[in-house]
Amino acid sequence: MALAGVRVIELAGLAPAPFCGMVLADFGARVIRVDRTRTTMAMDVQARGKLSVALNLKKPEGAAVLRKLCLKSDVVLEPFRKGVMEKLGLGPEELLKENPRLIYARLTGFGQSGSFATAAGHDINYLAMSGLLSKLGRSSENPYAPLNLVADFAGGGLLCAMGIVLALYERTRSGRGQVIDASMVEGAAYVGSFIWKSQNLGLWNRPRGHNLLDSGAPFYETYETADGKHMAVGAIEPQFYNELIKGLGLDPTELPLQMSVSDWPELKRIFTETFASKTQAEWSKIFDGTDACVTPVLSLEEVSSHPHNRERGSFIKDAQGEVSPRPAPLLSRTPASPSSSRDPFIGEHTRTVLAEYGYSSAQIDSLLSAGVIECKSKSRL
Ligand SMILES: C[C@H](CCC[C@@H](C)[C@H]1CC[C@H]2[C@@H]3[C@H](O)C[C@@H]4C[C@H](O)CC[C@]4(C)[C@H]3C[C@H](O)[C@]12C)C(=O)SCCNC(=O)CCNC(=O)[C@H](O)C(C)(C)COP(=O)(O)OP(=O)(O)OC[C@H]1O[C@@H](n2cnc3c(N)ncnc32)[C@H](O)[C@@H]1OP(=O)(O)O
Repeated sequence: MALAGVRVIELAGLAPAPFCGMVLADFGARVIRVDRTRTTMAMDVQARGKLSVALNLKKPEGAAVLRKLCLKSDVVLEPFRKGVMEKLGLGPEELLKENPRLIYARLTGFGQSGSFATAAGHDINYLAMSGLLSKLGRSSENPYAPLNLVADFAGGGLLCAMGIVLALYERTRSGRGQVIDASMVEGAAYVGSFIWKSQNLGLWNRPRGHNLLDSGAPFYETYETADGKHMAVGAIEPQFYNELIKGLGLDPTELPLQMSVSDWPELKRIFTETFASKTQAEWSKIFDGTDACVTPVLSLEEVSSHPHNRERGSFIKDAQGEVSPRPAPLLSRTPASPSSSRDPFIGEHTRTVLAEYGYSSAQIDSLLSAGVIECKSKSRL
């Protein structure tokens, strides 16, 4: 796999960093997640392919163990507030001095500088600070955050993974590591660059919820079907819009013009009424295979059995029977190969990993009895 041989130390955090670690593991990196001791349940539900070491970083011996792990690793990924790692004596200054090839990824909400740098926050806060949240949501409602997808995952974990891969690639020339300051505010905004860059196209000059792509346009919208499901319509271009009208069985001569913005509410009313007359399966039969840009809104339970997704194997089932998306993108020669084993228990691999990184059995036992590490297994939970 593309990242085979890359060794990552992921410090356990909430959603974004675990996603970043999972992406790296899916594409072949060896990801060792460092969990807190005296913790029963892992917060990481994106743990496939990872190993778990339970280590108390607040004990000096624990910090020393982490330094030793980073000495022989390529990447350290930390998900904490600015300054936390420095307080532990594990900041970039220390770790890069000991291992100049180390890539030190810092995934935060607000970045390593600025007045908000030490403030707590979650996806919705970062999305709000990015400017994008002001553009999201229907006109009759408050701005709406699409789950925690944009800041946590797209602008956070995924861009952080990209930063790590960029730094690994650069290191092949320079031989040197560097610090990645991954701010979710900036990552979300960067993912949304199109919104800034298209300001002069007239795409966003009406109030939120009245524009082409933000639920204003009737031909870029979702509609309820007779059986309470929904269809998604994205027929923007005239040739696709004509296919939509044809599939709906409407007479274009009796409709307002597609781009007559003042008629969009009336057009949306007509589409709403029409889509309500048939079931989702009936509309799919009409639109599947056409260029009308109309697709069924599938549930998480339905996606893997939809013919298109099934033919591609877009969703995978692990050894526990859990369905989830397969890694993307699909590389032709070195595709990802996500682990199908169960997620690790906290501390499950402490002994194995420490031995691999040069600790003797006696040293491990001593760290264990001092409460610096924990070695757990299923049988002892
Ligand atoms: C929208 C998302 C949030 C999604 C949250 C979901 C993932 C979770 C929501 C509900 C959870 C489930 C529920 O609680 C029920 C179960 C409970 C069970 O215990 C676990 C399983 C559950 C199913 C549980 C599972 C999941 O957790 C849920 C579903 C987001 O937006 S997430 C993005 C958040 N923001 C960031 O990541 C930006 C950067 N980070 C931060 O800004 C801060 O970390 C943050 C997030 C504000 C938290 O601040 P906090 O004060 O708590 O921490 P820090 O200031 O970062 O300091 C960390 C301290 O911890 C010490 N430490 C770390 N590792 C170790 C170690 N190995 N040993 C010892 N000590 C350690 C570190 O030294 C720091 O100590 P100090 O504070 O003293 O310096």
